[in-house]
Amino acid sequence: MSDVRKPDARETALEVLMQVDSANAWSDGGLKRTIAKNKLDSRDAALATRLCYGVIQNRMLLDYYIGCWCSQRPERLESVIRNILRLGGYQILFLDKVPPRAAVNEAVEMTKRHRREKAAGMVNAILRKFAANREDMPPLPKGSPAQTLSLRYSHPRWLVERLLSLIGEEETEAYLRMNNQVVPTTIQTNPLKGTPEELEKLLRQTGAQVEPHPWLAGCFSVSGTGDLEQLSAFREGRFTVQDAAARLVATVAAPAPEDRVLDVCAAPGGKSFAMAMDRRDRGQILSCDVHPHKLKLIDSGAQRLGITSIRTALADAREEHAAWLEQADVVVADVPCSGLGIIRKKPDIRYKNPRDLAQLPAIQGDILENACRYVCPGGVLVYSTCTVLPEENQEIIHVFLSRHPEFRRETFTLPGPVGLCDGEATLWPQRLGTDGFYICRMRRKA
Ligand SMILES: C[S@@+](CC[C@H](N)C(=O)[O-])C[C@H]1O[C@@H](n2cnc3c(N)ncnc32)[C@H](O)[C@@H]1O
Repeated sequence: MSDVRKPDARETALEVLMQVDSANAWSDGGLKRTIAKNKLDSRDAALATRLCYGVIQNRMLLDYYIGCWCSQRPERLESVIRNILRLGGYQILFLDKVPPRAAVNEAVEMTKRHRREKAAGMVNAILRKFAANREDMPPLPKGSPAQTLSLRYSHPRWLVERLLSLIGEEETEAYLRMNNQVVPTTIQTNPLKGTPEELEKLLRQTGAQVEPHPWLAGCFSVSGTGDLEQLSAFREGRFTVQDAAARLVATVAAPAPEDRVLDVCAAPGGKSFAMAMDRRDRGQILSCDVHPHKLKLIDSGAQRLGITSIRTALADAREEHAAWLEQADVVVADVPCSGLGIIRKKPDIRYKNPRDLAQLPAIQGDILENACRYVCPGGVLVYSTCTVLPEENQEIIHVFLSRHPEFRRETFTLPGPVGLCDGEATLWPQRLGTDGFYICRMRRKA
C-alpha cells in the first residue's frame, strides 16, 4: 500500500480476500491472523469478517454482475481490483447500513491507495452501475435449475446438482440460501463450572443476545457478542462453542460414567469435551489425532473447561495400536470429511476442489475399519461427519456393515424435532437449523 495509515475493516477484508485468491488460504484462519496483525477493535473485526464472508458467499454472483459492466472478464482483472469491486458490490447489494455512494467512494479511494490510479475510473463506473441498478440488477442468464441456483447462491454447479439429486429443488434452494445467511452461534454450558442460568445471566450482562436453544438442554443461541473467546465467561471455561448437530454426537455416543472412551479423530476436542461434560468428568477418554499441534488444542481446551478425564495421544486412526484392541466401551470416529454441512460457518468450503473430496471416502473407510477393532465385545462405535453426501456417510456404513457382521446399527433417540432414529441420522440445515451432519451408532456383538 502507498500510505501508512492503519488498515481498517475494509482494508483487512481486502487483504484476506487477496490471500484467499492467491494462496488458496482459508478465510477463517486468514481473518484471525490479519485482524490480529492489523490490531482491529471488536467492531472493525466484526465488519471485516462480515465483508470477507459476504464476498465469499456471493462471489460468483458478484463476478457475474461485475462482468455485465466491465469490458474485461472479472477473472482477468488484477486480484486487487477484482476484490475491491467485489467488496464494493457486496456492500451496495447486501449491506443496508452502508450508503451506496459511500461504498463507491471508499472503493475508489482504496484503488488509489493501492497505487492503481488508472483503474480508479473503471472501479467508479462499475460500482455506480451497481448502485444505480441496486433494485433491478441484470437478469441471470436463462438456464437449468442447477445453473440458476448455482449463480444466484454462488455455489459450484457440481454441488448444486448433487443436492438437487438428493433433496429436490425446493430444499436445495433453502439449503443454499441458508449457507449465505448469518447464523447465531450455539454454545453449551459447562456443568463443571456452573448452571445454564448462571451462564445466561453472565452473557446478558455483556450485552449479548442470548436465547435458550429451542431443543437442546443447557445450550444457547447467542449473537452480538463480538469475539466469544474474549469473554471472561469463555476464559473461565463456563461454556464451549459447538453447533447443535455436533453436540448430538456426544448424545448418540452416550458413554456411561465408567465407560472407557476412545475418540480417534478428536482435535480440537469438541466431541470429547461434550462427552466429558455430559458425564461430569467421570471415567476416561483417550482423545487422539494425527497432528501433534492439534493435540495441544485438546489439552488447552480441557484445561480451560476444568476437565481432567481426557488424555491425549498422537495416533493415525488408520494404523492399528495393538494395546488398544477391544479395550474401549465406546469408540467415536468423527472422521475428516468434505465439510459441506458447515458451509454456513466456513463459506469457502463450497469452492473446494471436488477431485480432492473424492479422496475422502477411502480415508474414512480405512479409519472406520481400523477403529472398529478397538471396540470391546458389546461396545459401541459411533461414526460421524459434518457433511451430507451419502458417499461419505451411508455408503461408508453400508460397506463397513457388509464386511463386519459382528456390528449392527442401533436405534437412538435425539431431542427435539429429530426424535427416533434407526441407527443413523442425516441432519440437514434447512430442516433443523443446525449444521449439516451425519451420525451413525453401531454396537458390536457381545
Ligand atoms: C472432523 S475433525 C474432528 C473434530 C473433533 N472430533 C471435534 O469435535 O472437535 C477431524 C479430525 O481428524 C484428524 N485426522 C485426519 N486424519 C486423521 C487420521 N488419519 N488419524 C487421526 N486423525 C486424523 C484431523 O486432524 C481433524 O482434527
